[in-house]
Amino acid sequence: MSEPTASDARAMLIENIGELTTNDPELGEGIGGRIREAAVVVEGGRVAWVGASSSAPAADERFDADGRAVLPGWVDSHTHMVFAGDRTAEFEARMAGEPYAAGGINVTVNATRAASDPELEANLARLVAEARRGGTTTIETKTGYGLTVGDEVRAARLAGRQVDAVTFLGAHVVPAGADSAEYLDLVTGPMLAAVAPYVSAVDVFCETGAFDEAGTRRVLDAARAAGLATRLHGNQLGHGPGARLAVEYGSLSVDHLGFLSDADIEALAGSWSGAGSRSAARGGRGSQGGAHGTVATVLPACDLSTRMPLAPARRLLDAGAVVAIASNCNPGTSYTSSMAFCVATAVLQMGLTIQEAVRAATLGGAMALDMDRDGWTDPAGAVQPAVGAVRAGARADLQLLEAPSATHLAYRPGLPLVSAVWRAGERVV
Ligand SMILES: N=CN[C@@H](CCC(=O)O)C(=O)O
Ligand SMILES: [Zn+2]
Repeated sequence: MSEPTASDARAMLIENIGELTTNDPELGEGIGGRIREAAVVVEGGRVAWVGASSSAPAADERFDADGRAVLPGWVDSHTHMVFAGDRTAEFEARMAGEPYAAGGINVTVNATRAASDPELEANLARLVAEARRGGTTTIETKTGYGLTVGDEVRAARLAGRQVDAVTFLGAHVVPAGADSAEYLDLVTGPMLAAVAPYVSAVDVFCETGAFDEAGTRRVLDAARAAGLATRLHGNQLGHGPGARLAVEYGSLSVDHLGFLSDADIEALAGSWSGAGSRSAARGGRGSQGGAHGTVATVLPACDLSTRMPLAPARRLLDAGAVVAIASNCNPGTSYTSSMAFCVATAVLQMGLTIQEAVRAATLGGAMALDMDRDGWTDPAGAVQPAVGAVRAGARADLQLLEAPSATHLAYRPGLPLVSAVWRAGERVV
C-alpha cells in the first residue's frame, strides 16, 4: 500500500461518462447519487472534481468514457485470502447433499501450515489480481487458517503487504486436537498480543461448532482491551447471539446473517440511531468518522455455495440498518472474489435495487471497514483518504463498465463487464 505521491499529480479528466454513481445523494439522483453525462477529475491519487461533462475543467490528460458507466471500485470488506489448497471434494459432496460444517476449516488449516511463505504470497497475489480484474479496489482479509501464534502472525504479516485491511481471526475454530479452554486462553492472550501490531481489527466466529457466547465475549473483551476494533461472523448456520453481541460491543460489522430474529434486525438498525454509539461502545482505537453503528454484512455468494438461506438484506434495509455486500472469498464456503456476482445476486435474489446493491458493495463495505472517512491507516502505516464514494477528496478508486449503466450488472449477470479500473488514480486494469 502506498499513499498517493507527487508523481501522480498530473490531472486526468475522465469525460463523457454516460452514468456516474457517486454514492453522494447531494451530487446526483437517488441514494447512488447518479449523474448522467458526467466527468471526474483525478489528481494526486484523489478525486479532485465531479460534475457535468459539459462544465468539466481543463486537465493534463483526458480519458473518453464513451458514454459508458463509471462507479466506485468495489470495497470487499470480508475475505479469507491467506490459505493454501482448495476444498473441491468438500464442495462436490455439499452439492450432492452434505451440509456445510465449520469443521472443514481444519482441512485448510493443515494445508496452510504446510505451505511456504512464497506459496501463500503467490496464492494471495493471484486472488488479489483476480479481484482487481473484477473491479475491486479495496480488500480486507483475515487470518484464521494458521491457528498457532507463529502461523497467525505469518498470515497477518504476509496479508499486510497486499491488502488494505487485515483482521485477526484466531477465533475461527478450535484447531483439531486442541483443548477449547486452553485455545481460548491462547487466542485472547499471547496470540492476540503477537498479532496485534499487524492488524486493525479482531473477528470471532460466533456459531455452534466454533465459539459460543461466553467464548465470543472473551474474544471481544480482549480485543477491546488491546484497543482493536471488532467484527463477528454470526448467525450463519442458525439463530444465535452474534448480531446481538456485535451491537452490544459496538463492532464495526457482523457478517453472514442468514438467521436473524426480528429483535436482531431491530438491534442492527437501532445501532445507527445514537450518534457516536459505536465509538462509545467499543472504546479504544476508534472511529474519527462520527456516528457509526454496526454494519450488517451479507455474503450472497456464500449463502448460495453453502445452500443456506439468503440473508434478509431487504428487511435489514427496510428496518433502517446499514448493509454491506462482500464476497467472503475463501476455499470452503465461497470460492469467488466476484463482487459483481454478489451484487447481481443481491438484486435478483435478495430484493435490493441496483442502487442499493451497488452502494452496499462500495460505501457499505467502506463503512464496515471504517474507511468511509479520510485518515484511516493502511497496513503499511500510510494515511489514506476515504473510499467507497466518488466525491472531491476521496481516493480515486473507479471502475468503468463495458455498459451504459450500472443496471447492467444485474440485467446482464455473469458477464465480465469491467473495462478499466483505477486505484488511487492509477490504472490497474
Ligand atoms: N464461517 C466461517 N468462516 C468462513 C468459512 C471458512 C471455511 O469454511 O474455510 C466463512 O466466513 O464462511
Ligand atoms: Zn468469513
